Amino acid sequence: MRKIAFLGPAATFTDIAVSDAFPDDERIPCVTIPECMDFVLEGKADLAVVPIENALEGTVNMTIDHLFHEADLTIVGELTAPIQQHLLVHPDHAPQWKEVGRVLSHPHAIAQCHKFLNRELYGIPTQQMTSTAAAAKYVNEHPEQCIAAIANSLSAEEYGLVVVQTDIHDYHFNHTRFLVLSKTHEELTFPLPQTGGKTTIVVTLPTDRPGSLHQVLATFAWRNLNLEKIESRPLKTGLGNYFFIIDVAQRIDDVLVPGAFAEMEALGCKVQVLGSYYGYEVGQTPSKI
Ligand SMILES: O=C(O)C(=O)C[C@]1(C(=O)O)C=C[C@@H](O)C=C1
Repeated sequence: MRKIAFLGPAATFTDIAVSDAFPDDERIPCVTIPECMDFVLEGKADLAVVPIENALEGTVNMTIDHLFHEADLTIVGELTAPIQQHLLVHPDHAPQWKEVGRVLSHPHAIAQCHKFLNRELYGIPTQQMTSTAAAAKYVNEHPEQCIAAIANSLSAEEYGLVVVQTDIHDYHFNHTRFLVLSKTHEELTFPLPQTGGKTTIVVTLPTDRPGSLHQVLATFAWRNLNLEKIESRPLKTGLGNYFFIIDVAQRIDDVLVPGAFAEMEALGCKVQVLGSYYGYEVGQTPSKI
């Protein structure tokens, strides 16, 4: 049985993804995303599952930054889950949910529901919590406070709360991608619907040379290699210094992908492979309310 570190407590969206992909393994809840990765580095867990991108809110910067700057781990798989956000309150406060004094959740979940909050709970302060389930747990533990959590229906069940508004995320197509991280390069496969192969690399450009990003992109373009995502993040060495994280829409092959890497290196770029892996869909059965 493997130990899987995830952003806890029980019933986060990450927990749902982990339960689907690793039904027979031990789930180890962590308080933060960096802690999930550190657990693997320190041998307290075999794998970590961490959110990387949400369809409405974009990249989870904390994940990319910790992976690049602090945690020497390999991406061995990807899980994509549908995300349904609901408004949860303690049963004592259900009738007067419109009078809540605060709305608690993970910052990404709050951001996914801005239009709802603006429309239905205008001016009510939000409070960032370490996860959606942590918000639900807090609401459960403070029945004397008229407050609400943004979280999923499993959290409502787990923490004895009432769903007073369903599907409060601002756009219908709400999905989050999670990375499975390991200290080893073991290839992971799951009996789940597959979304395809992928290779994630980090490219650092040679200092301030005109056209270098164009040249990097050209190495993929003329080989007909499709890119799914490119994003820049600060190198944290000074203003204007960035690295690029690039998702190539296929696993490393024998010729084309290594050829693109060699060409980028010849251009003076530093190329690091974060992983070459398969993606899977999880949470396809809509959760009960
Ligand atoms: O708080 C949770 O439930 C999480 O699993 C974290 C997280 C995230 O960081 O993006 C995961 C999925 C949702 O997009 C909202 C929050």
